[in-house]
Amino acid sequence: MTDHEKHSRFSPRLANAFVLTALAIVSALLLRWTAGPWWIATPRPGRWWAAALVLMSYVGLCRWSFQHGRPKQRSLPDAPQSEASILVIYASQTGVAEELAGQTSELLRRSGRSVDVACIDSLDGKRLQQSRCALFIASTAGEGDPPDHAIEFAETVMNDRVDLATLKYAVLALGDSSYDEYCAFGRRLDRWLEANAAASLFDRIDVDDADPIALDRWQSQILSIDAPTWGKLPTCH
Ligand SMILES: Cc1cc2nc3c(=O)[nH]c(=O)nc-3n(C[C@H](O)[C@H](O)[C@H](O)COP(=O)(O)O)c2cc1C
Repeated sequence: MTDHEKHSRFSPRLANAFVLTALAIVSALLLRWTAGPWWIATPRPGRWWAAALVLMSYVGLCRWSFQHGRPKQRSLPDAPQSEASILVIYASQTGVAEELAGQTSELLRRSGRSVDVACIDSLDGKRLQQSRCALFIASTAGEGDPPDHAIEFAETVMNDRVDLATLKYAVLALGDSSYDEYCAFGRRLDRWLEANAAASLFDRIDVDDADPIALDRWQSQILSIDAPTWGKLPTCH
């Protein structure tokens, strides 16, 4: 049974049972009319009217059951995060960024902030527009490429213009300076956010091969994020 069926006053099952019962009653009544020997003849006008009445009642019942029994269109939960919560977003190839996202959210929660963690491939422009504060933790894979699960986001959302004027953000870019395209995806993400009018909370932090100094900087920066920084922004409808 779906959630809708559990909570609806008129479940489809109830409506079907009602229609079937009504049909059974009508059939029983009609059976009484054909009690004598069967004859093939044009029904008398009264029978036509009775049949029309039964048909119309059935159509009415179907309409009623369709209107009350069908699940209502449920809109997707666009912005599960509350106005004042921080959205921690990760893009990770081998798990480091994902782990850091978990640690970041834990740290923020322990300091009393409300946090949601999301994988970058679960986001779209609309969800970002509805967020007030987003922390991106993004690694670079291949030769300056996004992690595999972030490719679609990079190719669709990041190729679009999205008005992010109400979003405050920060980027932690993971990489390794031995690669030509150092922290390329995190940098590209940072440029895209800026180009779409999002306001950075602090400068992007590039992490070279899990550099602990850079990670400490990230930790102290995120702990200095103050809810009123984004709480006063206008509500997005
Ligand atoms: C196959 C491979 C390709 C990589 N390519 C790059 C790159 O082009 N630029 C870069 O800065 N770092 C690169 N890195 C380093 C990763 O970004 C870095 O190790 C990061 O911490 C991995 O985070 P993740 O586990 O969340 O993906 C590469 C690492 C691997 C294993």
